[in-house]
Amino acid sequence: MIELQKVSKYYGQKAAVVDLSFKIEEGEIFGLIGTSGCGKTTTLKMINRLVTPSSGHILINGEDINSQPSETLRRHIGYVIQNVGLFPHYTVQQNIATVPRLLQWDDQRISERTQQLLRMVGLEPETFARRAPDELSGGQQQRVGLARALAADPPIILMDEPFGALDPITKQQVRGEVKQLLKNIQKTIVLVTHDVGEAFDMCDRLCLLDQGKVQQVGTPRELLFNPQNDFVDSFFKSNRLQLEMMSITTGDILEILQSSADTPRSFSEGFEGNGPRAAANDSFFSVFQDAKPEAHSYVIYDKEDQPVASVTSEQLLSGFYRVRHKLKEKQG
Ligand SMILES: Nc1ncnc2c1ncn2[C@@H]1O[C@H](COP(=O)(O)OP(=O)(O)OP(=O)(O)O)[C@@H](O)[C@H]1O
Repeated sequence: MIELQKVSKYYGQKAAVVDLSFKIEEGEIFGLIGTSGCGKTTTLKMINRLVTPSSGHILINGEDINSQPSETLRRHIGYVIQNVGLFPHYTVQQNIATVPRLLQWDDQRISERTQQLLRMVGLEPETFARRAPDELSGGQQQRVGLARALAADPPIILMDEPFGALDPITKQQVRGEVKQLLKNIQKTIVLVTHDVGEAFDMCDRLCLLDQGKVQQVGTPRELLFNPQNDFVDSFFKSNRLQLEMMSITTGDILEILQSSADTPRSFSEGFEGNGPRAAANDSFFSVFQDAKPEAHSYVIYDKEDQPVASVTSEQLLSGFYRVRHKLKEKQG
């Protein structure tokens, strides 16, 4: 849906990005990651024409982004940045209504949409709609920033370090909520982050940049277990185990356990276990992180939300190591 074709950007003699080519599919969350100064923000800003490429083409749905005025383009692309960039003299409601006003929606429609969005991002309209941005906490401002980006229902949302200014606890909470929200609204999202854990948590695919050049595009798991070069491999070194836990799901673990002698007790055999629930697409990390010390077994649910098997915590842990081993062997 978004396609970059040999896009380069030079500031004077200095290259910010060189020959970028990749496609971002409709409905996916696509992360741009890399070391500081590698060109993430420049790449994002070229998509909504805040920065003009020195060469190359950017297409959205097959059409060159230069084929329409930049204002028209930007109305179809939401933009969320660190520190939000809310207009300080506008109320929360007026901030959210910025693009709908430009689109000349009537007052009734704007008011309904604003209230709907505030509820969607977890802010009660009665309490928050008339406040000024500086009467909100950082996390609340971030939610308003997201509501503003979503206001005119754009198919694409660009997010530049959207959680960067939040403390770790608020960050985790807001990120969890936003992830849930994005799952339900099916947008194409391009997310810039320097937080690799965040990228693994949120993104379907990643593009890892170094010094303005693409090093690898792929799923988090592909980058982790099938790095295309030494840079990609070393980029994940410092938190590799955590990232492996994040990219291996309980479903993967169940599959490997079922194909071994240590088969977990299956619900189809009439066994009904109890214990905390884990969805097949939950990462091992999220299950492990929330694990209660007294939980000896977990009930794994499939995609249709049916319980499939009960797995002991020992089985879960040994299954994780086996999946990891298998993925590494493939790499070798
Ligand atoms: N307006 C500008 N004028 C000159 N150089 C610029 C400009 N904007 C960016 N650059 C340079 O282009 C390169 C890429 O910058 P960019 O902001 O895209 O990197 P980034 O990966 O987003 O970095 P960070 O993670 O530190 O925010 C850097 O070397 C930066 O100094």
